[in-house]
Order: sequence, then C-alpha cells, then structure tokens
Amino acid sequence: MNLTIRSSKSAEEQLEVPGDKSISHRSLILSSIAEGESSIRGLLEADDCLKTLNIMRALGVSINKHAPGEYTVYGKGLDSLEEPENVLDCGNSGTGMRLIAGLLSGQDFYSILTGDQSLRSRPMNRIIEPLSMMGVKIWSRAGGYAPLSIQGGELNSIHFAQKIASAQVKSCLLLAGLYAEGNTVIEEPAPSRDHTERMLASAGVEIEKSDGTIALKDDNPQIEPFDIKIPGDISSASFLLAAGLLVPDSSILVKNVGINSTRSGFLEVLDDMGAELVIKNKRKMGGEPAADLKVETSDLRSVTVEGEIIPRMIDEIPILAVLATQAEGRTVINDAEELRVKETDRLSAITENLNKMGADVEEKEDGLIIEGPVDLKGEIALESFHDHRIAMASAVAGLIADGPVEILESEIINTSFPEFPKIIKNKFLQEAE
Ligand SMILES: O=C(O)C1=C[C@@H](OP(=O)(O)O)[C@@H](O)[C@H](O)C1
Ligand SMILES: C=C(OP(=O)(O)O)C(=O)O
Repeated sequence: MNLTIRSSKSAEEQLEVPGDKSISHRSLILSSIAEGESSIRGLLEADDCLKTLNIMRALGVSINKHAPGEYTVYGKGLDSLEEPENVLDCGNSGTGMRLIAGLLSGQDFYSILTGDQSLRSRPMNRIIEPLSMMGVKIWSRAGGYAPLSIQGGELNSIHFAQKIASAQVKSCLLLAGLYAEGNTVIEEPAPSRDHTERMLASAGVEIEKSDGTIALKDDNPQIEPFDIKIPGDISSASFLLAAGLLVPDSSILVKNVGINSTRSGFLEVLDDMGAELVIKNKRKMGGEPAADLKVETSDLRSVTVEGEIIPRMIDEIPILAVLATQAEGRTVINDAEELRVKETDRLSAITENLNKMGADVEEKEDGLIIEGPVDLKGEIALESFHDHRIAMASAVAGLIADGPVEILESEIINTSFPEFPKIIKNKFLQEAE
C-alpha cells in the first residue's frame, strides 16, 4: 500500500493521538503478572502492542477487550505464567522483544522469541549479556540476533552499568530483577524513559532512583493490580506538530499527550528552534505528566542537538530532520548513533529520502548536518525502509513538497500510529484521496 501526499492545505484542527506505545507495552506486561484484575483504557491498538498482547495470552493470561482500547487483564501473580506451546512473535517491536525477554528470564520454562526481518537484525547482545550474568540460559543466532531461546529460572541480582542509555535494556533487567534474589541495581549514563520505574512504583514495588541509579529494593515483590488511562503518545504527536509548524497558516492542537520529561526533549528543541508552541492544561494521566500541545506555523531557526537530550527524544530525530530542512541555518545532530540500530538505519534512511527531495543533509557517523531552508521537491516516490517513523517523517516532508510524494509500503505505519494516514488525508490534504 502506498500513501500519496498531494496538495496540502492549511489546517486548523484539534486532534488526538492514540495511546503511548511504551506505556501500552508496559501496562500489558505488568498487569499480566499483577495479583488480580487490572483495567487499561487508551491502550494503543497498533501492531507492536497487539503482538505483546497476543504473547501475554500465549503465556496463559486472560485478557478481555470491552471497547476500543479498553481491556481487563486478569493477572495471577509473578509466578502464574505458563509455558507457551509455540514460538512467540514480537513482530517489528524491539520494546516487545527486549522487555518480554526480561520477563521470560524469570520463568521456570522454555520459550522462544522471534520477530520480523527488521527485528531479527537488531542487536540483542545488549540484553543477552546482562541476563546471562543473572544466570539466565539464553541462546541467539550468531552475533546476538533473534530468535532468542530462553530457559528461565532462579536468578541472581546484578549491579549493571549500562553503556548506552536504553530504556529497553533497563526495563528488561528490572523485569528480570523482579524474580532475582537480592537487589537489582542499574546505572544509566543519561536518563532514558522511566515508564517502567513509575509503573512498578505505583503498583507497590519498592524501587529507588538517585543520580542515574535505579535499584529494585523489594526482596519479595508483588504487583498490585491497577487501573490506567494511558496518555497520548508524544512520539506520534510529534508528526502532527511538525505538520502544523510547516504547512502555511496552520494551527494544530493535540490533546492529552504524555509529556514525561524523559520523553519530551522534542518539545524543548522546538522551543529552541523558535516554534510557536504552547503547552496547556498540564495534568497527570495514568501516573504520567500530560498536557495539550498547540502549535502554529512558525519560522524556524537551526539548532545543535546533542548529549543527554538525545535519549529523551530518540524516536523524534527523523521528524526533527524534516523540520531542520526548513530552519534558517545549519542544524547539527550529534550523539545519535543509536538510530542506526532501530527498525532501520534511520540516519541513512532519512538522509536518503530528504536528499531525494532536494534537501541538503549530510550523514555523520553519529548524526546529521542539515542546511536550511531548502524547497523540497515532489514528483517522487520515497521508500519507507520498513520503518514507521521514516514513513511518517517522509509523509510530513511531502506536505510541503512542490508536487506529489508517494510513500511506498506505508502500511508499516500500523506499527505505532494506524490513524496517521487518515488524519493526514482528512486534515492536511485538499481533498480526500
Ligand atoms: O522502552 C521503550 O519503550 C522504548 C525505548 C527506546 O528504545 P531504546 O531503549 O533501544 O533506546 C525507543 O526508541 C523505543 O521506541 C521505545
Ligand atoms: C524504535 C522504536 O520502537 P521499538 O524499538 O520498540 O521497535 C520506535 O517506535 O521508534
């Protein structure tokens, strides 16, 4: 399936984005091992999270759907999971695979995790090594690639200093740590998203955080069941905000978006770029800070983005690159080498697509250098590279191109934001195509 972007129009819209992907995965996993019935509203019903939901069912958890995004999960405690009869498929989801690997490490049974071609080429040694130190028997293909086979059981706790700021690795180890003897301690070089820590703490697990160190204190943890209303995903919202900033005479309000500071680096960068952005109605939703975000079409200036902010906006770098093509001056993105091991090599994919449109993007080992502003050309077909964020970032670039832009194999957008093509067609294009 292709998405055709042709003739955009100014948009004055109030929109919502679906539930946060990271929080959706975590709420399914933690409710599955809670002591009782949990209720989840606003679950992201996109491919990645639906894979996690199916895996929890395959592990013997009963999960009922009542309405769109509304589920009851009947958890029976930490040790209630059952050996799956078949291989568990995480699809395209790095988060699903790495977090569930942590969970399965504590189970006294054998399981196999696999995924699509993209996921089977993403690095898993980053979890295999610390999990092995905890005593898990875990096998992979040569080089540390999935499928992963796991024989879980008795675990010892570790004190692990992460080299990369990865919330997936941290969360994997915290989940395994629930089953380990003694305190699991994880150090991170810079703050990464902290949804797992927040959710564990609010479910009654003793967890301490100070100066980049997270310690699971409970010797005999139990997860209390919870009711959660998941806030909208800031990573999905970033594409709509960018569209509002770039398409002339637009004004976009995205309501109910999670703005946890470990996720909201993109908003800080927008501010530095001179974007007309207002953060309104700040409140808490599902134990997380949330707000309504309003942007108006803005003249943007270039920025340098590097260091500790990178993990706090890791999935927003491709759309930042699109914005940078329209900003006055040279934008430099450093310290973003992790983008090379996402669903695709995002540094190379976004460089290729934007340069095909006539942009001036230079790829560096750990980032990008982008000169702006540059008029973007249409009459072009762009690859999605089997990566939802590349497909959506390219579609937003298409909104300001001087001719039609075709996004190839755009169905990959279902990974995180199935409503995106419809929102773009209905709100930003002249006529529904
Ligand atoms: O923990 C999570 O939910 C995620 C963590 C990030 O990955 P890393 O932990 O690999 O940086 C991010 O890119 C991904 O989209 C979701
Ligand atoms: C990197 C992403 O997800 P994951 O690692 O879960 O596949 C993403 O959603 O941009």
